[in-house]
Amino acid sequence: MYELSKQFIFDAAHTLDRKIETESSRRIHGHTYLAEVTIRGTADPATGMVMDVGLLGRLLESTRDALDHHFLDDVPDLGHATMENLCAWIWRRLIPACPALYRVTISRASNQDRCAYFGPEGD
Ligand SMILES: Nc1nc2c(c(=O)[nH]1)N=C([C@H](O)[C@H](O)COP(=O)(O)OP(=O)(O)OP(=O)(O)O)CN2
Ligand SMILES: [Zn+2]
Repeated sequence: MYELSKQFIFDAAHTLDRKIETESSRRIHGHTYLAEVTIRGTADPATGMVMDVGLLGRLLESTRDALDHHFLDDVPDLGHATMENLCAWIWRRLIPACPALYRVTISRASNQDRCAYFGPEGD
């Protein structure tokens, strides 16, 4: 069994309602996000690949374009612009074309935050 991952970086702005740092979180501010998408599977003996990582990269291009330099509060179907919802949103976009999807993570190097999502039925 293999895990095959591809990462992409995007910069985006958002606001957030929270109980601490309330005022600064409600102001529009931005983060640099690192997204990592991981698929899990066996390698096809004919190709030696779980999936062509270049194909995975192509699937990620439109997802990155939909987030990079966007105001996340306005991204359709995202909900509150949290790392959790970003993971789930990316999952929902990719799962139809990528049924072997195993994990989506979002992290922010600026403050070492990281969130991993294993799908609606993952553990
Ligand atoms: N469970 C979650 N908690 C928080 C999230 C989240 O996505 N999931 N997001 C935030 C905010 O994005 C907040 O802006 C991050 O702020 P904070 O953790 O206080 O870190 P910094 O303000 O220092 O972040 P910088 O990127 O360094 O500006 C809060 N909680
Ligand atoms: Zn923030």
